[in-house]
Amino acid sequence: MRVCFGFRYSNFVFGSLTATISTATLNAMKLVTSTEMNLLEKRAVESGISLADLMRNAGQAVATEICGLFDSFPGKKALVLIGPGNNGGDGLVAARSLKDAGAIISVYLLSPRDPEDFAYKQVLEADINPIDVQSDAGFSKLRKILDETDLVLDAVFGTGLSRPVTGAPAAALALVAEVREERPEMIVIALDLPSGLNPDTGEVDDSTLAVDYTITLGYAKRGFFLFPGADYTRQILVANIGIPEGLDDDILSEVIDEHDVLAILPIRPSDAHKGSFGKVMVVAGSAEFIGAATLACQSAARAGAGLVTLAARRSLHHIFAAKLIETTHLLLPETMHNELAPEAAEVALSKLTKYDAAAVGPGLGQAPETVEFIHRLLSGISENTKLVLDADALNALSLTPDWWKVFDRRAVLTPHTGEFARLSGLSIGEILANRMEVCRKKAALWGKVVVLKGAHTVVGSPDGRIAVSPSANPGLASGGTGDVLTGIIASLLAQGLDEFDAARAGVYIHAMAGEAVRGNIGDAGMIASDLLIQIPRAIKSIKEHDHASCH
Ligand SMILES: NC(=O)C1=CN([C@@H]2O[C@H](COP(=O)(O)OP(=O)(O)OC[C@H]3O[C@@H](n4cnc5c(N)ncnc54)[C@H](O)[C@@H]3O)[C@@H](O)[C@H]2O)C(O)CC1
Ligand SMILES: [K+]
Repeated sequence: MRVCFGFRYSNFVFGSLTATISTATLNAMKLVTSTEMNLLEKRAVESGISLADLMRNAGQAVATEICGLFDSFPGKKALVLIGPGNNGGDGLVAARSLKDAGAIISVYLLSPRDPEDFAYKQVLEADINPIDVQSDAGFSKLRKILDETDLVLDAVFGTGLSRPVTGAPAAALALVAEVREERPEMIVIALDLPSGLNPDTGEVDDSTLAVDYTITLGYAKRGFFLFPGADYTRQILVANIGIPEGLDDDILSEVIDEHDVLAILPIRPSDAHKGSFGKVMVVAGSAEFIGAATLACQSAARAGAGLVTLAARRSLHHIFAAKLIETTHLLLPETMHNELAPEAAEVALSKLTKYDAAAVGPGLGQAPETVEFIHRLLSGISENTKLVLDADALNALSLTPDWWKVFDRRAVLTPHTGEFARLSGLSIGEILANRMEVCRKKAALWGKVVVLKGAHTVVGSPDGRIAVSPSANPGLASGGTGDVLTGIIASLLAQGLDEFDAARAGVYIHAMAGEAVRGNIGDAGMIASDLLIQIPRAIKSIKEHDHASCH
Protein backbone atom coordinates (compact mmCIF):
# COMPACT_ATOMS: atom_id res chain seq x y z
CA MET A 1 0.00 0.00 0.00
CA ARG A 2 1.16 3.49 -0.71
CA VAL A 3 -0.11 6.20 1.54
CA CYS A 4 0.23 9.86 0.75
CA PHE A 5 0.54 12.53 3.37
CA GLY A 6 -0.29 15.91 2.08
CA PHE A 7 -2.09 19.12 2.03
CA ARG A 8 -5.18 18.79 -0.05
CA TYR A 9 -5.56 22.24 -1.53
CA SER A 10 -2.29 22.20 -3.35
CA ASN A 11 -0.03 19.39 -4.39
CA PHE A 12 2.37 20.54 -1.72
CA VAL A 13 3.38 18.04 0.79
CA PHE A 14 6.94 18.39 1.91
CA GLY A 15 9.31 21.13 1.04
CA SER A 16 7.76 23.15 -1.71
CA LEU A 17 4.69 23.39 -3.83
CA THR A 18 5.93 20.67 -6.08
CA ALA A 19 7.37 18.48 -3.35
CA THR A 20 5.64 15.36 -2.18
CA ILE A 21 6.46 12.75 0.36
CA SER A 22 4.78 9.41 0.25
CA THR A 23 5.42 6.48 2.41
CA ALA A 24 4.78 2.79 2.24
CA THR A 25 5.02 2.35 6.00
CA LEU A 26 2.98 4.09 8.63
CA ASN A 27 5.97 4.65 10.91
CA ALA A 28 8.02 6.22 8.18
CA MET A 29 7.52 9.77 9.32
CA LYS A 30 10.36 9.27 11.73
CA LEU A 31 13.57 11.01 10.75
CA VAL A 32 16.89 9.25 11.18
CA THR A 33 20.59 9.99 11.18
CA SER A 34 22.98 7.63 9.39
CA THR A 35 24.00 6.18 12.78
CA GLU A 36 20.38 5.52 13.67
CA MET A 37 19.77 3.94 10.24
CA ASN A 38 22.73 1.62 10.77
CA LEU A 39 21.39 0.73 14.20
CA LEU A 40 17.97 -0.08 12.78
CA GLU A 41 19.61 -2.19 10.08
CA LYS A 42 21.56 -4.05 12.80
CA ARG A 43 18.40 -4.63 14.83
CA ALA A 44 16.60 -5.89 11.73
CA VAL A 45 19.46 -8.34 11.12
CA GLU A 46 19.36 -9.47 14.77
CA SER A 47 15.64 -10.08 14.38
CA GLY A 48 16.39 -12.56 11.61
CA ILE A 49 16.42 -10.61 8.34
CA SER A 50 19.66 -10.92 6.39
CA LEU A 51 21.44 -7.95 4.86
CA ALA A 52 20.88 -9.53 1.47
CA ASP A 53 17.14 -9.66 2.19
CA LEU A 54 17.14 -5.99 3.10
CA MET A 55 19.00 -5.17 -0.10
CA ARG A 56 16.62 -7.29 -2.14
CA ASN A 57 13.63 -5.58 -0.50
CA ALA A 58 15.23 -2.18 -1.04
CA GLY A 59 15.96 -2.68 -4.74
CA GLN A 60 12.54 -4.16 -5.44
CA ALA A 61 10.73 -1.45 -3.47
CA VAL A 62 12.62 1.25 -5.35
CA ALA A 63 11.69 -0.34 -8.68
CA THR A 64 8.04 -0.55 -7.62
CA GLU A 65 8.03 3.13 -6.67
CA ILE A 66 9.64 4.05 -10.00
CA CYS A 67 7.06 2.07 -12.00
CA GLY A 68 4.35 3.93 -10.07
CA LEU A 69 5.69 7.24 -11.35
CA PHE A 70 4.76 6.42 -14.95
CA ASP A 71 1.34 5.86 -16.50
CA SER A 72 2.85 3.06 -18.54
CA PHE A 73 6.29 1.76 -17.66
CA PRO A 74 7.12 -1.06 -20.15
CA GLY A 75 9.47 0.10 -22.89
CA LYS A 76 10.92 2.96 -20.85
CA LYS A 77 14.68 3.40 -21.04
CA ALA A 78 16.42 3.47 -17.67
CA LEU A 79 20.05 4.06 -16.79
CA VAL A 80 21.29 2.94 -13.38
CA LEU A 81 24.57 4.40 -12.10
CA ILE A 82 26.22 2.00 -9.67
CA GLY A 83 28.74 2.91 -6.98
CA PRO A 84 31.02 0.75 -4.83
CA GLY A 85 28.90 0.06 -1.74
CA ASN A 86 25.49 -1.21 -0.71
CA ASN A 87 23.76 1.73 -2.37
CA GLY A 88 25.16 0.34 -5.63
CA GLY A 89 23.97 -3.12 -4.56
CA ASP A 90 20.44 -1.79 -4.15
CA GLY A 91 20.81 -0.21 -7.58
CA LEU A 92 21.71 -3.57 -9.13
CA VAL A 93 18.62 -5.22 -7.61
CA ALA A 94 16.49 -2.29 -8.77
CA ALA A 95 17.94 -2.62 -12.29
CA ARG A 96 16.93 -6.26 -12.44
CA SER A 97 13.42 -5.51 -11.13
CA LEU A 98 13.01 -2.65 -13.61
CA LYS A 99 14.01 -4.97 -16.42
CA ASP A 100 11.47 -7.53 -15.20
CA ALA A 101 8.90 -4.73 -15.29
CA GLY A 102 9.63 -4.15 -18.98
CA ALA A 103 12.26 -1.41 -18.98
CA ILE A 104 15.20 -1.25 -21.35
CA ILE A 105 18.05 -1.14 -18.88
CA SER A 106 21.60 0.15 -18.98
CA VAL A 107 23.78 -0.44 -15.92
CA TYR A 108 26.87 1.68 -15.54
CA LEU A 109 29.54 0.61 -13.03
CA LEU A 110 31.50 3.55 -11.70
CA SER A 111 33.61 1.41 -9.37
CA PRO A 112 34.67 -2.23 -9.54
CA ARG A 113 32.14 -4.69 -8.08
CA ASP A 114 32.42 -8.33 -7.07
CA PRO A 115 30.83 -10.43 -9.85
CA GLU A 116 30.10 -13.15 -7.28
CA ASP A 117 27.88 -10.78 -5.35
CA PHE A 118 24.20 -11.90 -5.46
CA ALA A 119 22.98 -8.55 -6.73
CA TYR A 120 25.50 -8.54 -9.56
CA LYS A 121 24.57 -12.09 -10.49
CA GLN A 122 20.87 -11.14 -10.67
CA VAL A 123 21.75 -8.57 -13.27
CA LEU A 124 23.83 -10.99 -15.35
CA GLU A 125 21.07 -13.62 -15.17
CA ALA A 126 18.70 -11.12 -16.76
CA ASP A 127 21.11 -10.62 -19.68
CA ILE A 128 22.00 -7.13 -18.63
CA ASN A 129 25.64 -6.46 -19.45
CA PRO A 130 26.96 -3.83 -17.08
CA ILE A 131 29.17 -1.26 -18.70
CA ASP A 132 32.33 -0.72 -16.70
CA VAL A 133 33.67 2.80 -16.89
CA GLN A 134 37.15 1.52 -16.06
CA SER A 135 37.45 -1.11 -18.79
CA ASP A 136 34.80 -0.19 -21.37
CA ALA A 137 34.58 2.88 -23.47
CA GLY A 138 34.46 5.29 -20.55
CA PHE A 139 32.14 8.21 -20.89
CA SER A 140 31.42 8.15 -24.59
CA LYS A 141 28.95 5.30 -24.04
CA LEU A 142 27.48 7.05 -21.04
CA ARG A 143 26.89 10.20 -23.04
CA LYS A 144 25.10 8.19 -25.74
CA ILE A 145 22.81 6.50 -23.26
CA LEU A 146 22.05 9.78 -21.54
CA ASP A 147 20.96 11.26 -24.85
CA GLU A 148 18.13 8.72 -25.04
CA THR A 149 17.23 7.52 -21.60
CA ASP A 150 13.88 8.32 -19.95
CA LEU A 151 15.24 8.10 -16.44
CA VAL A 152 18.48 7.94 -14.49
CA LEU A 153 18.68 6.16 -11.15
CA ASP A 154 21.51 7.49 -9.00
CA ALA A 155 22.78 4.53 -6.95
CA VAL A 156 26.35 5.81 -6.62
CA PHE A 157 26.60 6.63 -2.91
CA GLY A 158 24.14 6.37 -0.05
CA THR A 159 24.62 6.80 3.68
CA GLY A 160 28.21 5.49 3.52
CA LEU A 161 29.79 8.50 1.82
CA SER A 162 32.98 9.31 3.70
CA ARG A 163 34.86 11.87 1.60
CA PRO A 164 34.38 14.30 -1.28
CA VAL A 165 33.31 12.68 -4.54
CA THR A 166 36.07 12.61 -7.16
CA GLY A 167 37.10 10.64 -10.26
CA ALA A 168 34.64 8.64 -12.33
CA PRO A 169 31.64 9.04 -9.96
CA ALA A 170 32.05 12.83 -9.93
CA ALA A 171 32.50 12.96 -13.70
CA ALA A 172 29.45 10.77 -14.33
CA LEU A 173 27.23 12.84 -12.04
CA ALA A 174 28.46 16.01 -13.73
CA LEU A 175 27.59 14.54 -17.12
CA VAL A 176 24.06 13.72 -15.94
CA ALA A 177 23.66 17.31 -14.74
CA GLU A 178 24.90 18.61 -18.08
CA VAL A 179 22.61 16.43 -20.19
CA ARG A 180 19.67 17.28 -17.99
CA GLU A 181 20.05 20.91 -18.93
CA GLU A 182 19.60 19.88 -22.55
CA ARG A 183 16.95 17.24 -21.87
CA PRO A 184 14.72 18.44 -19.01
CA GLU A 185 12.29 15.61 -19.79
CA MET A 186 14.86 13.10 -18.48
CA ILE A 187 13.81 12.16 -14.93
CA VAL A 188 16.54 11.81 -12.31
CA ILE A 189 15.84 9.68 -9.27
CA ALA A 190 18.05 9.22 -6.21
CA LEU A 191 18.20 5.82 -4.56
CA ASP A 192 18.08 6.39 -0.81
CA LEU A 193 19.54 9.88 -1.21
CA PRO A 194 21.17 12.03 -3.86
CA SER A 195 24.80 10.88 -3.94
CA GLY A 196 27.06 13.21 -2.02
CA LEU A 197 24.31 14.55 0.26
CA ASN A 198 25.22 14.20 3.92
CA PRO A 199 22.20 12.49 5.53
CA ASP A 200 22.98 14.00 8.93
CA THR A 201 23.82 17.63 8.13
CA GLY A 202 22.28 18.29 4.72
CA GLU A 203 25.65 19.34 3.30
CA VAL A 204 26.12 18.45 -0.36
CA ASP A 205 29.07 17.60 -2.56
CA ASP A 206 29.81 19.68 -5.65
CA SER A 207 28.67 16.70 -7.71
CA THR A 208 25.34 16.13 -5.94
CA LEU A 209 22.37 16.13 -8.29
CA ALA A 210 19.20 18.06 -7.47
CA VAL A 211 16.99 15.13 -8.38
CA ASP A 212 13.31 14.94 -9.31
CA TYR A 213 12.56 12.16 -6.81
CA THR A 214 14.35 10.74 -3.82
CA ILE A 215 13.24 7.20 -3.07
CA THR A 216 14.61 6.70 0.40
CA LEU A 217 14.83 3.42 2.24
CA GLY A 218 12.85 2.75 5.41
CA TYR A 219 13.04 6.24 6.87
CA ALA A 220 13.52 9.82 5.73
CA LYS A 221 16.96 11.15 6.64
CA ARG A 222 17.52 14.33 8.64
CA GLY A 223 19.59 15.92 5.89
CA PHE A 224 16.50 16.07 3.67
CA PHE A 225 15.16 18.84 5.92
CA LEU A 226 18.41 20.74 6.44
CA PHE A 227 19.86 23.15 3.91
CA PRO A 228 21.32 23.00 1.36
CA GLY A 229 20.30 19.31 1.15
CA ALA A 230 16.61 20.20 1.39
CA ASP A 231 16.87 21.79 -2.04
CA TYR A 232 18.27 18.62 -3.65
CA THR A 233 15.79 15.91 -2.66
CA ARG A 234 12.57 17.36 -4.19
CA GLN A 235 9.79 14.77 -4.06
CA ILE A 236 10.56 12.27 -1.34
CA LEU A 237 9.15 8.75 -1.39
CA VAL A 238 9.80 6.50 1.58
CA ALA A 239 10.07 2.85 0.50
CA ASN A 240 9.27 0.02 2.88
CA ILE A 241 12.29 -2.29 3.04
CA GLY A 242 10.83 -4.64 5.63
CA ILE A 243 12.37 -3.35 8.84
CA PRO A 244 10.04 -4.90 11.42
CA GLU A 245 7.72 -2.63 13.38
CA GLY A 246 8.74 -1.75 16.91
CA LEU A 247 12.49 -1.51 16.29
CA ASP A 248 12.35 2.26 16.03
CA ASP A 249 10.60 3.08 19.30
CA ASP A 250 13.63 4.99 20.58
CA ILE A 251 13.96 7.15 17.45
CA LEU A 252 12.83 10.50 18.77
CA SER A 253 12.81 12.65 15.62
CA GLU A 254 9.86 12.95 13.30
CA VAL A 255 8.49 14.96 10.45
CA ILE A 256 5.18 16.46 11.57
CA ASP A 257 2.43 14.85 9.56
CA GLU A 258 -1.26 15.22 9.22
CA HIS A 259 -2.04 11.97 11.04
CA ASP A 260 -0.27 13.18 14.17
CA VAL A 261 -1.96 16.54 14.02
CA LEU A 262 -5.38 15.00 13.45
CA ALA A 263 -4.85 12.77 16.47
CA ILE A 264 -3.99 15.68 18.76
CA LEU A 265 -6.42 18.36 17.59
CA PRO A 266 -9.06 19.17 20.21
CA ILE A 267 -12.52 17.69 19.72
CA ARG A 268 -15.26 20.31 19.42
CA PRO A 269 -18.58 19.12 20.85
CA SER A 270 -21.75 20.48 19.19
CA ASP A 271 -23.14 21.79 22.49
CA ALA A 272 -20.02 23.87 23.15
CA HIS A 273 -20.05 27.37 24.61
CA LYS A 274 -17.22 29.87 24.46
CA GLY A 275 -15.74 28.55 27.70
CA SER A 276 -15.37 25.10 26.13
CA PHE A 277 -12.52 26.18 23.90
CA GLY A 278 -10.39 28.04 26.33
CA LYS A 279 -9.43 31.60 27.01
CA VAL A 280 -6.26 33.22 25.73
CA MET A 281 -4.67 36.41 26.98
CA VAL A 282 -2.29 38.03 24.52
CA VAL A 283 0.18 40.40 26.18
CA ALA A 284 1.56 42.32 23.26
CA GLY A 285 1.89 45.48 21.25
CA SER A 286 3.45 48.90 21.51
CA ALA A 287 3.17 52.11 19.56
CA GLU A 288 5.80 50.81 17.12
CA PHE A 289 4.29 47.34 16.78
CA ILE A 290 0.53 47.54 16.55
CA GLY A 291 0.27 44.76 13.99
CA ALA A 292 2.06 42.14 16.07
CA ALA A 293 -0.62 42.31 18.76
CA THR A 294 -3.55 42.29 16.35
CA LEU A 295 -2.16 39.37 14.33
CA ALA A 296 -1.55 37.26 17.44
CA CYS A 297 -5.08 37.95 18.74
CA GLN A 298 -6.75 37.23 15.42
CA SER A 299 -4.81 34.04 14.82
CA ALA A 300 -5.62 32.80 18.34
CA ALA A 301 -9.30 33.30 17.53
CA ARG A 302 -8.98 31.76 14.07
CA ALA A 303 -7.32 28.67 15.59
CA GLY A 304 -10.41 28.10 17.68
CA ALA A 305 -10.01 29.70 21.11
CA GLY A 306 -13.34 30.61 22.74
CA LEU A 307 -12.20 33.98 24.02
CA VAL A 308 -9.19 36.16 23.27
CA THR A 309 -8.22 39.16 25.39
CA LEU A 310 -5.54 41.64 24.46
CA ALA A 311 -3.63 43.11 27.37
CA ALA A 312 -1.93 46.23 26.02
CA ARG A 313 -1.01 49.78 26.92
CA ARG A 314 -3.93 51.99 27.84
CA SER A 315 -3.11 54.78 25.36
CA LEU A 316 -3.25 52.37 22.43
CA HIS A 317 -6.69 51.11 23.33
CA HIS A 318 -8.61 53.12 20.76
CA ILE A 319 -6.49 51.71 17.94
CA PHE A 320 -6.73 48.13 19.15
CA ALA A 321 -10.44 48.42 19.85
CA ALA A 322 -11.02 49.57 16.28
CA LYS A 323 -8.96 46.76 14.82
CA LEU A 324 -10.07 43.88 17.03
CA ILE A 325 -13.83 43.69 17.38
CA GLU A 326 -14.12 40.13 18.65
CA THR A 327 -11.29 40.51 21.17
CA THR A 328 -11.86 41.83 24.68
CA HIS A 329 -9.37 44.31 26.09
CA LEU A 330 -7.41 44.72 29.27
CA LEU A 331 -5.98 48.21 29.56
CA LEU A 332 -2.54 48.26 31.14
CA PRO A 333 -1.16 51.29 33.01
CA GLU A 334 1.66 53.33 31.54
CA THR A 335 4.48 55.45 32.84
CA MET A 336 4.66 59.21 32.36
CA HIS A 337 6.82 58.51 29.31
CA ASN A 338 4.17 56.41 27.65
CA GLU A 339 5.95 53.15 28.35
CA LEU A 340 4.30 50.11 29.86
CA ALA A 341 4.47 50.59 33.64
CA PRO A 342 6.21 47.71 35.46
CA GLU A 343 3.24 47.48 37.86
CA ALA A 344 1.06 46.63 34.84
CA ALA A 345 2.35 43.11 35.53
CA GLU A 346 0.20 42.89 38.67
CA VAL A 347 -2.84 44.11 36.71
CA ALA A 348 -2.35 41.39 34.11
CA LEU A 349 -1.58 38.75 36.76
CA SER A 350 -4.76 39.51 38.69
CA LYS A 351 -6.82 38.72 35.57
CA LEU A 352 -4.69 35.87 34.22
CA THR A 353 -6.00 33.37 36.78
CA LYS A 354 -9.16 33.19 34.65
CA TYR A 355 -7.22 32.34 31.47
CA ASP A 356 -6.09 28.96 30.20
CA ALA A 357 -3.16 30.28 28.21
CA ALA A 358 -1.14 33.42 27.65
CA ALA A 359 0.97 34.58 24.73
CA VAL A 360 3.54 37.11 25.84
CA GLY A 361 5.92 39.13 23.74
CA PRO A 362 4.82 40.08 20.22
CA GLY A 363 5.66 43.71 19.58
CA LEU A 364 6.12 44.69 23.24
CA GLY A 365 9.36 46.50 22.52
CA GLN A 366 12.49 46.55 24.64
CA ALA A 367 12.22 49.70 26.74
CA PRO A 368 13.72 49.10 30.22
CA GLU A 369 10.26 49.51 31.84
CA THR A 370 8.85 46.92 29.44
CA VAL A 371 11.66 44.50 30.26
CA GLU A 372 10.91 44.93 33.95
CA PHE A 373 7.20 44.40 33.25
CA ILE A 374 7.97 41.16 31.42
CA HIS A 375 10.22 39.89 34.22
CA ARG A 376 7.57 40.65 36.85
CA LEU A 377 4.84 39.05 34.76
CA LEU A 378 6.83 35.89 34.09
CA SER A 379 7.89 35.45 37.68
CA GLY A 380 4.30 35.79 38.94
CA ILE A 381 2.40 33.76 36.40
CA SER A 382 0.69 30.63 37.74
CA GLU A 383 1.66 27.17 36.49
CA ASN A 384 -2.04 26.71 35.70
CA THR A 385 -1.79 29.21 32.86
CA LYS A 386 -0.01 27.69 29.89
CA LEU A 387 2.45 29.98 28.26
CA VAL A 388 3.96 30.79 24.90
CA LEU A 389 6.74 33.36 24.77
CA ASP A 390 7.81 35.13 21.62
CA ALA A 391 9.82 38.10 20.40
CA ASP A 392 10.41 40.69 23.13
CA ALA A 393 9.57 38.25 25.92
CA LEU A 394 12.48 36.14 24.63
CA ASN A 395 14.70 39.20 24.34
CA ALA A 396 13.86 40.11 27.94
CA LEU A 397 14.65 36.58 29.12
CA SER A 398 18.02 36.62 27.35
CA LEU A 399 19.13 39.54 29.52
CA THR A 400 19.28 37.30 32.61
CA PRO A 401 22.32 35.02 32.74
CA ASP A 402 21.22 31.36 32.89
CA TRP A 403 17.64 32.60 32.52
CA TRP A 404 16.23 29.08 32.43
CA LYS A 405 17.29 28.52 36.05
CA VAL A 406 15.27 31.55 37.13
CA PHE A 407 12.35 31.01 34.74
CA ASP A 408 12.03 27.32 35.46
CA ARG A 409 8.42 26.53 34.53
CA ARG A 410 6.94 24.83 31.46
CA ALA A 411 6.45 27.03 28.42
CA VAL A 412 6.68 27.14 24.66
CA LEU A 413 9.37 29.48 23.28
CA THR A 414 9.18 30.50 19.62
CA PRO A 415 12.54 32.06 18.70
CA HIS A 416 13.75 32.78 15.20
CA THR A 417 17.45 32.17 14.68
CA GLY A 418 18.51 35.58 16.04
CA GLU A 419 16.41 35.21 19.18
CA PHE A 420 17.68 31.66 19.63
CA ALA A 421 21.23 33.00 19.41
CA ARG A 422 20.51 35.52 22.17
CA LEU A 423 18.84 32.89 24.37
CA SER A 424 21.60 30.33 23.90
CA GLY A 425 24.76 32.39 23.48
CA LEU A 426 25.47 30.42 20.28
CA SER A 427 26.37 32.16 17.05
CA ILE A 428 23.95 32.18 14.12
CA GLY A 429 26.43 29.99 12.24
CA GLU A 430 26.53 27.41 15.03
CA ILE A 431 22.74 27.25 15.04
CA LEU A 432 22.35 26.97 11.28
CA ALA A 433 25.04 24.29 11.09
CA ASN A 434 22.81 21.82 12.91
CA ARG A 435 19.41 23.24 13.73
CA MET A 436 17.86 19.94 14.79
CA GLU A 437 20.55 18.90 17.25
CA VAL A 438 20.96 22.41 18.64
CA CYS A 439 17.21 22.70 19.20
CA ARG A 440 17.03 19.29 20.85
CA LYS A 441 19.91 20.05 23.24
CA LYS A 442 18.65 23.48 24.27
CA ALA A 443 15.07 22.28 24.76
CA ALA A 444 16.44 19.69 27.18
CA LEU A 445 18.74 22.15 28.97
CA TRP A 446 16.10 24.87 29.28
CA GLY A 447 13.24 22.49 30.14
CA LYS A 448 11.04 24.18 27.54
CA VAL A 449 9.37 23.29 24.27
CA VAL A 450 11.41 25.26 21.75
CA VAL A 451 10.13 26.19 18.30
CA LEU A 452 13.19 27.16 16.26
CA LYS A 453 11.56 29.00 13.36
CA GLY A 454 12.82 29.03 9.80
CA ALA A 455 12.58 26.91 6.67
CA HIS A 456 11.65 23.48 8.11
CA THR A 457 10.92 24.81 11.59
CA VAL A 458 12.17 22.48 14.33
CA VAL A 459 10.19 21.84 17.51
CA GLY A 460 12.25 20.46 20.39
CA SER A 461 10.85 18.95 23.57
CA PRO A 462 12.66 18.73 26.94
CA ASP A 463 12.32 14.92 26.76
CA GLY A 464 14.52 14.74 23.63
CA ARG A 465 11.85 14.51 20.94
CA ILE A 466 12.08 16.74 17.91
CA ALA A 467 9.42 17.37 15.28
CA VAL A 468 10.30 19.03 12.00
CA SER A 469 7.95 21.00 9.78
CA PRO A 470 7.54 19.53 6.29
CA SER A 471 7.35 23.04 4.85
CA ALA A 472 9.98 25.48 3.66
CA ASN A 473 8.07 28.45 2.30
CA PRO A 474 9.95 31.65 1.48
CA GLY A 475 6.61 33.45 1.47
CA LEU A 476 6.54 33.14 5.26
CA ALA A 477 9.77 35.11 5.59
CA SER A 478 7.94 38.39 6.09
CA GLY A 479 7.01 40.51 9.11
CA GLY A 480 4.18 39.28 11.31
CA THR A 481 4.04 35.61 10.30
CA GLY A 482 5.70 34.69 13.61
CA ASP A 483 3.01 36.58 15.54
CA VAL A 484 0.42 34.48 13.74
CA LEU A 485 2.22 31.30 14.82
CA THR A 486 2.34 32.49 18.42
CA GLY A 487 -1.41 33.10 18.41
CA ILE A 488 -2.13 29.65 16.97
CA ILE A 489 0.03 27.91 19.59
CA ALA A 490 -1.55 29.91 22.44
CA SER A 491 -4.97 29.00 21.12
CA LEU A 492 -4.15 25.29 21.03
CA LEU A 493 -2.68 25.47 24.52
CA ALA A 494 -5.91 27.07 25.75
CA GLN A 495 -7.88 24.30 24.08
CA GLY A 496 -6.11 21.74 26.24
CA LEU A 497 -3.11 20.58 24.23
CA ASP A 498 0.18 20.13 26.06
CA GLU A 499 3.15 22.25 25.07
CA PHE A 500 4.76 19.86 22.57
CA ASP A 501 1.47 18.97 20.88
CA ALA A 502 0.35 22.61 20.69
CA ALA A 503 3.71 23.60 19.21
CA ARG A 504 3.92 20.88 16.56
CA ALA A 505 0.24 21.11 15.61
CA GLY A 506 0.56 24.91 15.52
CA VAL A 507 3.63 24.75 13.30
CA TYR A 508 1.85 22.38 10.93
CA ILE A 509 -1.36 24.43 10.72
CA HIS A 510 0.69 27.59 10.17
CA ALA A 511 2.64 25.82 7.41
CA MET A 512 -0.56 24.67 5.75
CA ALA A 513 -1.98 28.17 5.88
CA GLY A 514 1.24 29.45 4.29
CA GLU A 515 1.09 26.83 1.56
CA ALA A 516 -2.53 27.72 0.82
CA VAL A 517 -1.57 31.38 0.36
CA ARG A 518 1.43 30.40 -1.74
CA GLY A 519 -0.88 28.24 -3.85
CA ASN A 520 -3.06 31.27 -4.50
CA ILE A 521 -0.64 34.13 -4.95
CA GLY A 522 2.86 32.67 -5.11
CA ASP A 523 5.70 33.17 -2.67
CA ALA A 524 6.30 36.89 -3.14
CA GLY A 525 3.99 39.47 -1.64
CA MET A 526 2.38 37.21 0.93
CA ILE A 527 1.50 39.22 4.04
CA ALA A 528 0.88 37.81 7.49
CA SER A 529 -2.80 38.73 7.57
CA ASP A 530 -3.33 36.59 4.44
CA LEU A 531 -2.72 33.60 6.69
CA LEU A 532 -5.57 34.28 9.10
CA ILE A 533 -8.56 32.95 7.16
CA GLN A 534 -6.45 30.00 6.03
CA ILE A 535 -6.03 28.80 9.64
CA PRO A 536 -9.57 27.41 10.08
CA ARG A 537 -9.42 26.09 6.52
CA ALA A 538 -6.24 24.21 7.34
CA ILE A 539 -7.82 22.73 10.45
CA LYS A 540 -10.89 21.73 8.43
CA SER A 541 -8.72 20.12 5.79
CA ILE A 542 -6.79 18.12 8.39
CA LYS A 543 -10.03 16.90 9.93
CA GLU A 544 -11.39 15.88 6.54
CA HIS A 545 -8.18 14.14 5.48
CA ASP A 546 -9.01 11.04 3.54
CA HIS A 547 -6.09 8.83 2.56
CA ALA A 548 -7.96 7.27 -0.28
CA SER A 549 -7.99 10.62 -2.05
CA CYS A 550 -4.22 10.61 -2.42
CA HIS A 551 -3.65 7.72 -4.77
N1 LIG B 1 20.68 0.85 6.32
C1 LIG B 1 19.91 -0.11 5.84
O1 LIG B 1 19.08 -0.66 6.51
C2 LIG B 1 20.09 -0.54 4.48
C3 LIG B 1 20.90 0.19 3.62
N2 LIG B 1 21.09 -0.16 2.36
C4 LIG B 1 21.85 0.65 1.46
O2 LIG B 1 23.16 0.76 1.92
C5 LIG B 1 23.59 2.08 1.72
C6 LIG B 1 24.78 2.34 2.55
O3 LIG B 1 25.73 1.41 2.14
P1 LIG B 1 27.29 1.56 2.36
O4 LIG B 1 27.93 0.45 1.65
O5 LIG B 1 27.53 1.71 3.81
O6 LIG B 1 27.59 2.95 1.72
P2 LIG B 1 27.58 3.50 0.22
O7 LIG B 1 26.83 2.63 -0.69
O8 LIG B 1 27.12 4.90 0.35
O9 LIG B 1 29.07 3.51 -0.25
C7 LIG B 1 30.13 3.31 0.60
C8 LIG B 1 31.31 2.83 -0.20
O10 LIG B 1 31.83 3.86 -0.93
C9 LIG B 1 33.12 4.21 -0.45
N3 LIG B 1 33.17 5.66 -0.47
C10 LIG B 1 32.64 6.50 0.43
N4 LIG B 1 32.82 7.76 0.01
C11 LIG B 1 33.45 7.70 -1.18
C12 LIG B 1 33.91 8.67 -2.11
N5 LIG B 1 33.70 9.95 -1.89
N6 LIG B 1 34.52 8.27 -3.22
C13 LIG B 1 34.72 6.96 -3.47
N7 LIG B 1 34.31 5.99 -2.62
C14 LIG B 1 33.68 6.35 -1.49
C15 LIG B 1 33.24 3.59 0.90
O11 LIG B 1 34.58 3.33 1.18
C16 LIG B 1 32.40 2.34 0.69
O12 LIG B 1 33.13 1.37 0.00
C17 LIG B 1 22.39 2.89 2.00
O13 LIG B 1 22.46 4.18 1.50
C18 LIG B 1 21.34 2.05 1.31
O14 LIG B 1 21.30 2.37 -0.07
C19 LIG B 1 20.60 -1.44 1.96
O15 LIG B 1 21.18 -2.14 1.04
C20 LIG B 1 19.39 -1.91 2.62
C21 LIG B 1 19.45 -1.79 4.08
K1 LIG C 1 22.30 7.47 -4.20
